[in-house]
Amino acid sequence: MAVMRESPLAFITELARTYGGITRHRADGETVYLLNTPEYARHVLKDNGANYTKEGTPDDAMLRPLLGNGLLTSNGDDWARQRQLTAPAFRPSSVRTFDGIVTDATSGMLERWRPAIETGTPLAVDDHLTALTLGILTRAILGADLDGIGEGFGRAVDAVNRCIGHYVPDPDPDPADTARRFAGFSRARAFLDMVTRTLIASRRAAGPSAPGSGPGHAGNLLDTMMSAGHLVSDEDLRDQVLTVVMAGHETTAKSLTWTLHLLDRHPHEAAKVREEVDRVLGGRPARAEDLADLPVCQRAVKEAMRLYPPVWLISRRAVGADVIGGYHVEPGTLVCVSQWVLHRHPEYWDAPDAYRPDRFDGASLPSHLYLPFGGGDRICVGQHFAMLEAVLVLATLTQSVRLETVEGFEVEPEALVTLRPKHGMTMIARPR
Ligand code: HEM
Repeated sequence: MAVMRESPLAFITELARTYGGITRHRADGETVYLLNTPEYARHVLKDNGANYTKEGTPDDAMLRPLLGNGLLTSNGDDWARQRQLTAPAFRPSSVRTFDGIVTDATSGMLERWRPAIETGTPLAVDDHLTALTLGILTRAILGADLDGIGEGFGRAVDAVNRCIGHYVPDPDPDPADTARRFAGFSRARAFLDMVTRTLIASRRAAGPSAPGSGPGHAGNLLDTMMSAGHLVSDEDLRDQVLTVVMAGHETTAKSLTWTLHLLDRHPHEAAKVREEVDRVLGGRPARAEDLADLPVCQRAVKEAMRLYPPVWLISRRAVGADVIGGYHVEPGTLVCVSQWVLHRHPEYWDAPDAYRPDRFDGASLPSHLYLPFGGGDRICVGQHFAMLEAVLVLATLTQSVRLETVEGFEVEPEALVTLRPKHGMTMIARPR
């Protein structure tokens, strides 16, 4: 079990390679199935998805104390109602309107980088990207600029990530550290709670004609949900806002961090991205309409999410009995699908560990093999937002700088709630 805690990626890869399409092991006193074929993944996430719940999964235990009963954590009819309510704010046609927010915020970050760019000072790029995606998300989704409280909000989100991102083994090797992180979590939760409640109250006070809620304007989640009227309580809204903020920023930041790192390690691919960005944009800011003309950028991000899926494991519990690959799955059993395993499975991918964005050039993949955004009904509601944001940030950065990993810097994936570089990502931004 120690190897599972210390290197979960190596553990699940070994299980899949040694025992095949479905494996069974014991963890924390219970039986866990790991499904290692696209067919089995599809069965649990889509075809027989109704028989699988998030309730009582380890993710649920980690996230529910903060997120309450929002879209990510709810189940059954309650989830269906919430999904219906939130979906309009995340349609491709809705998220396109956020393009200016993305490119402005990225240009602002480049501006703040200017002294470091001029002096060649290394930057903690992953931290900067996390702050960037958090700022973009709060502005786009809440329709609010958190200017004054933005920094505190960022710190609170970070404290929460530090707590929910770390699994605490039993027995706990460092109870004092756990207690410190939990105290930080409680303070952060109270702060986030206060901020979201204040935003909701001011939105309610401003009424339906609040700036940003008019036709043709970039809509926002808060307005879309509030327009559902009395059906949505402040409690529901708070859960939803925090859910979207927590589910949406760290994941997108990690997809960008890994993309920038891989492009640095593959100069030929980076040159293709630069050529495309220069040719299509000619120095002007990128817009949502450009997305279709930036396939090389899109593929660079997609391939990075194949090799380093920000969400690397999905877990469910069986509601009723099921049979998968000849195994009888009892009600209540924990069943997992790992993007890390499926995305690098040698049976399905040529040179599975190589960064080759062109493999996404028109290729049709087996259903549920490539799952950066999950699958079935519970597929990521923010996927169009995430892709728009990642490609526009990549294009905007590419216009100004070339990011180089610092010589000798060790890059190692660490599987917490998201798959992140264990030592961060320190890079030097060279002017172009
Ligand atoms: C590259 C960025 C992202 C990745 C890799 C990602 C990945 C995922 C995955 C794998 C799931 C499904 C989890 C499961 O089935 O257990 C999911 C669900 C979800 N994501 Fe994302 N996500 C990203 C960006 C976003 C963004 C930008 C938002 C919001 C703005 C968002 C909001 C959500 C929500 C609310 C759910 C729950 C959906 C439901 O259960 O109906 N995500 N995401």
